Amino acid sequence: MGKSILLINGPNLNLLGTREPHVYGHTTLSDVELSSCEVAASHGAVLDSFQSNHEGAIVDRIQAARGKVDGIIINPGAYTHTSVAIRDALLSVGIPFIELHVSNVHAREPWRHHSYFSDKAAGIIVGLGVYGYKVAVEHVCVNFEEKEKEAKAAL
Ligand SMILES: O=C1C[C@@](O)(C(=O)O)C[C@@H](O)[C@@H]1O
Repeated sequence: MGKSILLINGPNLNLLGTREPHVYGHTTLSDVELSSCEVAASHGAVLDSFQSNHEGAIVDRIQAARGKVDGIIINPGAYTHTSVAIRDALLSVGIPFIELHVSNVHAREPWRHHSYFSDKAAGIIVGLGVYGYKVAVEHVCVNFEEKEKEAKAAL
């Protein structure tokens, strides 16, 4: 059966394309979600997208993914720097996740340098612009494929 990926975008990422375009670019979130879906489909995987400006809603979506999703790609937005609740939710469901930031947070204000997610992430993508989403999906899919090959070889 095809693998399932959940793409989560946190607060203000619904404004991608119009929000501080000098920092986040001109591509909209719908375009990002569509191209992420296409990359997943090209590998036979299914990608669901979720965006919320509310911490609790993100926690609820992560909890609902338990046992149903094989990998999560999350851009927690400003919650990156504040949210123990979202970190705990990711750890509770035990689904491997990639942390993603459109901008290079390490080249910005010092308080953006700390993340509640990085030490638990399977990988981190920072500063590649919205292209980072395609990279993340491609990586997750290739990783699934490699694990499947290894499992078959071990039989
Ligand atoms: O909302 C965001 C977006 C962001 O996660 C990024 O994608 O670069 C970086 C965060 O610091 C910021 O609060």
